[in-house]
Amino acid sequence: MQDWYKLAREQTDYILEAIKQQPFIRELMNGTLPSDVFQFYINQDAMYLAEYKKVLATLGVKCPHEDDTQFFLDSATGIIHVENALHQIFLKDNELAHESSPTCELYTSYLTRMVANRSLEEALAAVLPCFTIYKEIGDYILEHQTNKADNQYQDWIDTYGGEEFATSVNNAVVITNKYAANASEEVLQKMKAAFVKASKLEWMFWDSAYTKEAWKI
Ligand SMILES: Cc1ncc(CN)c(N)n1
Repeated sequence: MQDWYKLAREQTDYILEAIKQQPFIRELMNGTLPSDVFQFYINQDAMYLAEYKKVLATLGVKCPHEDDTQFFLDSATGIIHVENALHQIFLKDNELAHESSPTCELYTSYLTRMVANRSLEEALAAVLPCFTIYKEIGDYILEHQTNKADNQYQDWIDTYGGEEFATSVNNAVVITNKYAANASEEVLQKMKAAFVKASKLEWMFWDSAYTKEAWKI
């Protein structure tokens, strides 16, 4: 298995293309996304990241190589630090909601379960779309938008399209490829399933923000 991510990326291209077509992404790119929808998203994302930070720290501790441990622990503090700063800009004086949406709950519970109960390789694959999909969407928007000077969401776009995030994403891919290179066929199948599911959950997260998803009862 030379480059596991390249293959996983190809096999999930349809999900990435579907994300690019989501109204949330199109309106974010145009700057026309209603601010209540964006607020809902930022609120849910703050709750998502509070759990994701623990997932990354646990994953780091599971890695046998200390450089990999260091990377995930740095990501847990560093990336989350940057994203919290973003939330400060966009949340402003608004109250933080305290109840996770069903999709937010599903995604964080899924990642927590993968890291707690599954192999290191599967957990790495489950966590990776959170890095790679945001990078691809950030780059896509930067490349296609025509309103950089006056898009109210530009700080968000620049965070994920920027160089700093690219370095971090690249490290996560390199680490995942390294463990995949020694994985059995059975583990590789499970890694693929985890990467696909987490990619679908990324699609669902934006969809649930756009509809301001509520609990049915
Ligand atoms: C749901 C979600 N997925 C990914 C990211 C980018 N780390 C994020 N902020 N939120």
